[in-house]
Amino acid sequence: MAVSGRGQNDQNLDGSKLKIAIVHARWNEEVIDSLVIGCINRLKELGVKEENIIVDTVPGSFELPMGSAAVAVNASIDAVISIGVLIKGSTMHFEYISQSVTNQLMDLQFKMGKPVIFGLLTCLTLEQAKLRAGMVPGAMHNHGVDWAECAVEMASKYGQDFRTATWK
Ligand SMILES: Nc1c(NC[C@H](O)[C@H](O)[C@H](O)CO)[nH]c(=O)[nH]c1=O
Ligand SMILES: CC(=O)[C@@H](O)COP(=O)(O)O
Repeated sequence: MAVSGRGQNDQNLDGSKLKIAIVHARWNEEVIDSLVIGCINRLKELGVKEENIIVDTVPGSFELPMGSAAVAVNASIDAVISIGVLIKGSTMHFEYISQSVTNQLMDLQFKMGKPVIFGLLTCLTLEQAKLRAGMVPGAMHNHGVDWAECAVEMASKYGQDFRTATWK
């Protein structure tokens, strides 16, 4: 049960000037809700104003790239956090969605020139998902918190000025 985390932040995370979008799937909503609440609460702790946290939903994780792209085109959005929970069933459906969504979300940030945070849990069991969503007291933590910190760091470091300067 390894959660090494991304280590210490290398700068003060200040979200006070940022506008962050969360696009989340609705499948496995109990886990999704815990991840999204953890993410929103951490964004607020980092200074992101409530009115600058935009939340949108899509049916399932397969729709995350489309939903995230539709939000990312808005120039005022500094970063998109895409959240989904895939739980392995008895067919290869899980594998095909996991890989395709991962690839598309990675590509999206370069197409849009802004951070798209990978908030897709690809779990073999519901228990694995709950552990990573902070739903088991005293065990592991809520990855939604990590994704909020990642969004603020990346948007702060690679914000509009960086994009304007280097993505011509
Ligand atoms: N099984 C899970 C799904 N499946 C639904 C797909 O994501 C998609 O919405 C459908 O195939 C229509 O295009 N989605 C999840 O987010 N999590 C799952 O465990
Ligand atoms: C991730 C999925 O799509 C999966 O939960 C669907 O279950 P199954 O593979 O049994 O159809």
